[in-house]
Amino acid sequence: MGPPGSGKGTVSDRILKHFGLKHLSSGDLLRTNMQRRTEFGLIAKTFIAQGQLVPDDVITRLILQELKDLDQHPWLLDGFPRTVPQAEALDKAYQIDSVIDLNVPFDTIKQRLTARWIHPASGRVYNTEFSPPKVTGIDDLTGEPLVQRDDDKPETVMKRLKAYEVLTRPVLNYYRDKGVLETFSGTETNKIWPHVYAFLQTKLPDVSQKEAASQR
Ligand SMILES: Nc1nc2c(ncn2[C@@H]2O[C@H](COP(=O)(O)OP(=O)(O)O)[C@@H](O)[C@H]2O)c(=O)[nH]1
Ligand SMILES: Nc1ncnc2c1ncn2[C@@H]1O[C@H](COP(=O)(O)OP(=O)(O)O)[C@@H](O)[C@H]1O
Repeated sequence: MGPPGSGKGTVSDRILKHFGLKHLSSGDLLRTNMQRRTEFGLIAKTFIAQGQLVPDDVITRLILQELKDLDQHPWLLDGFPRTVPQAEALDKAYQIDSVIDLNVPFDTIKQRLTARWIHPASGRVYNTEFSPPKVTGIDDLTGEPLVQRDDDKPETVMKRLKAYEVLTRPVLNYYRDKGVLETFSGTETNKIWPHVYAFLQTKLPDVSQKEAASQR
């Protein structure tokens, strides 16, 4: 969990690399559905463009449907749940072991999101300052063009941060009360990551070949 732009996708990538979990990102899933113009995608589009959350029943159905396929593997959810009703629906279906909360100040986030570029087909994320592609505007692996997300416009970012305050912050209390919330605060992913890594090492074996936990 964490506000938009707090580094959920970036930290998720590192977690996958080290701990071999299956990853499900609600944002990536919604963007794939929008590109394919599925029923879910068409509903989601108007909400996302306005910086609003997609209705609980829509996103919950989508996520639970996907999780069925991952049933046999340990998984990492990124961007879901974002409201208390979503958290309650998830609890009915699965037991959540740990919730990682990235607590990054809003001022830091606003700067980051104007510099975010993505490769839509894979969900790969770049940042012109923090993690630039090898060639400006081009995905490292496919050579395809990068795009900026429509909802990363400054006015839409403000709406998303507001939605986070109102609807998502209560989810932190929900998990704190259950005793599974771990909060990591800071302004730089590279400083937050070693703490997340150390925490997860107490729960899961590191299956990566690499020794340096600080490397991407
Ligand atoms: N400047 C800076 N950018 C970062 C840092 N960590 C992540 N980013 C970038 O900030 C943007 C948001 O990160 P992302 O992982 O997509 O956040 P999410 O929206 O929570 O999934 C992306 O462009 C990242 O590359 C950091 O420590 N410093
Ligand atoms: N769990 C969710 N509930 C409702 N809407 C969601 C959820 N996850 C993603 N969305 C929608 O997709 C948009 C993009 O989500 P995401 O890619 O996770 O971006 P970010 O973390 O940068 O806000 C959100 O602004 C919201 O409209």
